[in-house]
Amino acid sequence: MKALDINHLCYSYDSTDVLQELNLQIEAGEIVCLLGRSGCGKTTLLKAISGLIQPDEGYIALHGKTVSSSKEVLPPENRGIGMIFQDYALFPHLSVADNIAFGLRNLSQSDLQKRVQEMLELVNLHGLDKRYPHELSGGQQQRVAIARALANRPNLLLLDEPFSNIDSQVRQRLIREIRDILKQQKVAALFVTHSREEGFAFADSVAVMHEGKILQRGRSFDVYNQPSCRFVAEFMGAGNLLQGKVINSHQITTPLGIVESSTKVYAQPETTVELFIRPQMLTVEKCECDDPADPAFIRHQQFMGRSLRTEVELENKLFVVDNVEVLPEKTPVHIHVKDHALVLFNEQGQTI
Ligand SMILES: Nc1ncnc2c1ncn2[C@@H]1O[C@H](COP(=O)(O)OP(=O)(O)OP(=O)(O)O)[C@@H](O)[C@H]1O
Repeated sequence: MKALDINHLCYSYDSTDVLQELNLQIEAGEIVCLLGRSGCGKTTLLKAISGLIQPDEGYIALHGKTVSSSKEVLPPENRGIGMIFQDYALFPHLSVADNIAFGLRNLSQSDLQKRVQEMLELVNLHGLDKRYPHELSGGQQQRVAIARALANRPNLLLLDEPFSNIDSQVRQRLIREIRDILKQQKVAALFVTHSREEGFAFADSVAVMHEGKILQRGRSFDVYNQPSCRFVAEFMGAGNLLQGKVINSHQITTPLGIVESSTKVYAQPETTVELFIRPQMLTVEKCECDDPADPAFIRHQQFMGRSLRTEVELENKLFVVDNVEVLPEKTPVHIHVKDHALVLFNEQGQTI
């Protein structure tokens, strides 16, 4: 049974359509990351799932039970949803233990203490139960928030930018740790972030949202490498757009010469297409002589750690290439395309 099942959800603020026929499903125990530009409707979707707003059309079901539709809305407190926010939202006047115990009802005093201790162990904060939020680091405060949310054994956890306020040095470790906790507890979660890297590290799959719709949903690796359209391709990371003309089922003429695809091209010969090539799928090779027939040259290089983000100019167009060799500006180069499954768009920007 699906932990979350959203079907054809529509919601408008006054006359502005914010959620438009939105569909999203999350399996039991699955962690999904919702990625999208500012204003695409992520917060509105979280509000709809948590029961703070009522949809105009469509429905939301949690573990098979409809909780929101245009006819009914189960109150937020009866949905069994845990929420984790960017600012931790802990009660400053309550100790760590009391923060965790806050939402636990119907438990005897001894069961309550047992559950709080269990949660403290789970999030690795054993011994800090008497501290107050201001006596903890950001990462520790977020762990308390996780412990508080999980103490209620939620059906679904919603996380809204939970790592944005965490120091970047601790962030990667915390993301991994919290992911492991959710997996251990088999809790399904929907995680909202602006950071693709956080999404890749934390979630099992990503859902790319744009103008109130989910454009593509899948494993990060697949969405990154096989985007459904130009918007998703560009949103998932940098790439080069090139005009091309199909020669046959594996070859395309482009400004970089004839490019081969390792997979079949589903377009008729002579069709005009747009290619999308990631920077790491291009290489540059230094030309030993100034060859006027190959006028590509280095415009700029930026050290990124593992590689150099290199801008190469070819016939007044800039290409972005990830390479490892330091090349001075104006060095003449050849650009090569590595053998891979090419991503091609039609005139409407949809993947062919
Ligand atoms: N209470 C409101 N009344 C009217 N319009 C609203 C209201 N809340 C949000 N909106 C509009 O709805 C759209 C979606 O907003 P929402 O907050 O869901 O976006 P978001 O994807 O969460 O953005 P961000 O990433 O910046 O938080 C925006 O155009 C916003 O201006």
